[in-house]
This record gives sequence, structure tokens and C-alpha cells, in this order.
Amino acid sequence: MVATDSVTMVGSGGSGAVIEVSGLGIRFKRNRRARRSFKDLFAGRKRRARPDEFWALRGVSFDIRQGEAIGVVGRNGQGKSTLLKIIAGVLIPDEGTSVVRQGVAPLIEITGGFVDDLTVRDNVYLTAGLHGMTKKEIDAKFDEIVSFAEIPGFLDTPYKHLSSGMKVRIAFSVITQLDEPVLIVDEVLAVGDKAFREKCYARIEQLLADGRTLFFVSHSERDLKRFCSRGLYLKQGELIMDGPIDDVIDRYNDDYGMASAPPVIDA
Ligand SMILES: Nc1ncnc2c1ncn2[C@@H]1O[C@H](COP(=O)(O)OP(=O)(O)OP(=O)(O)O)[C@@H](O)[C@H]1O
Repeated sequence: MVATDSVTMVGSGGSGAVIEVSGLGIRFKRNRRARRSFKDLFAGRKRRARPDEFWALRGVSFDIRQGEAIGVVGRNGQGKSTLLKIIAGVLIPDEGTSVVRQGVAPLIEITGGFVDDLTVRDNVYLTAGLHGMTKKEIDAKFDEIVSFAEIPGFLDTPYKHLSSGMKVRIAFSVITQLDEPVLIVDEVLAVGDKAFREKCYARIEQLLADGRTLFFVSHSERDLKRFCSRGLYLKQGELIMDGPIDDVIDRYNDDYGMASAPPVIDA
């Protein structure tokens, strides 16, 4: 399936890479309200302040092979989540390309892409259905999904009424039951309690052993080293290092130091 010129989801290709990112750039408006200020309504067109824009990512290029586990490292606001959203097809870049040759199961935000007003049960069917599972397949996996999440009394509760930790539980449970070869996990597990987090980590290890490809954003050095073999280090939207995870974390710690910067810390 071809999504756009710049973000392409295609069937398995002949080159070894399952994800090819080239010259990727995306810019955002720093101040969305600038254009809509009350003063601007009465100002002439020329006097209107142009909303300032900035590049959240620029010139980012890398290839990923099947089965690689990638840790994305960087301080707050450096473009990590934005990169994962582009790979997941949620955001469209302004320049460059992101070619994704296999299906992606993304757990990017606490909501997991779930619809607030639908019940937990309906969200499970909707999300799994959107990823190509038939109703019969979902029926067969439903009990396993909800038993992993351990929220049995809340299946008919609107998703918006769950606590943050409960939302992550069910979202993680569904996302990791999908057959998609690429798994994206962006920090959200930090919200879960320790016992559930450990269960999730065991599940991630199992998926990696099965040959899945993982993109993992975390500020925990221990977790990055546990799952990832390769690191991408983003700084002000640029990919400043792509290498073995230990080397990337060393460089990161050289730049910021464990004591002065919170981004990579042992939780
Ligand atoms: N939809 C958006 N509109 C405008 N600005 C955005 C949007 N999404 C992200 N940004 C900005 O882009 C920059 C990168 O954000 P991003 O969420 O990718 O950072 P991050 O590295 O994941 O940070 P953190 O570690 O805090 O999660 C930030 O300055 C953020 O404010």
C-alpha cells in the first residue's frame, strides 16, 4: 500500500532493509495561536506575524534490517516521538522519505490510538481490526488480550474512564498481540506499575526472539541496554550518532552526564 510520496508502506522488498529513512525532515509551528490573535483580526494582512516554524527533524537518514532492536536516545523535545510517528505513518514528513516495508504495531502515546468514548472491548476489536485481524481471529485472542492486561472488570467501561496505567495495560496487550513485524514502543511503559512493566518487558523479549523489529524510546539506560543492540541519538532534530547502543549511551552521557541530565537514567 502506498500512503503518500514521502511515507510509503509497501510489501516486503528485495533490499535487506525493512525501513529506509532518507533525508527526513518535518517542521512544526512554534506558536499556533500567533495567526489567530485578536489583534491580528484587525491588523492588515502584511502586519500579521508569520507563525514561526522550526524543524523538529532534519536530514535524518538510516536503514533498519528485520530483527534489529533500535533504541532512540535524546533529551526531551529532540524529535524521538516525532520520528516514531513518521515511521508509524501517523505524521507525514515535509522533506525526505520514510519507506516502511512491513506492518507496524505502534504504542506511541498512552491512548495507544484508542477511541476515548468506545468501551475497552470495542477498542480491542477496532484496533485489531484496523491491523487486519478478522473478527474470528480477534474472538480467538480476546481472552488472552484481556487476561494479559489484568483489567477484567472494565471491559465495558469507556476507555476514557480508565486510569493512565490501565490504558497502557490494554493498549500494550493489544498492540503486542498483532501480527505486525515491526513494534514501536515509545516510553509509555513508564506509566505502568513495576510488576506489569516487568511482564511487558518479558513480552518484548519474546517478540524479539521471534524476529520482530523493535523501535524503543526510553530514558532508562538499563532498559535501552536490555533490549536494544543499536542506538539512534537525536539532538535538536538531527541524527548525530547511529551505532552500537553502548557507544550511543556513552556519547549521550559524555554530552550531558548522568547527574546533570535526566534523560538516560536507571529507573
Ligand atoms: N504536533 C506538533 N505541533 C507542534 N510542535 C510539535 C508537535 N509535535 C511535536 N512538536 C515539537 O517538536 C519537538 C520534538 O518533539 P518530540 O515529541 O518528538 O520530542 P521527544 O524527543 O520525543 O521528547 P520527549 O523525550 O520529551 O518525549 C518538540 O519541540 C515538540 O514541542
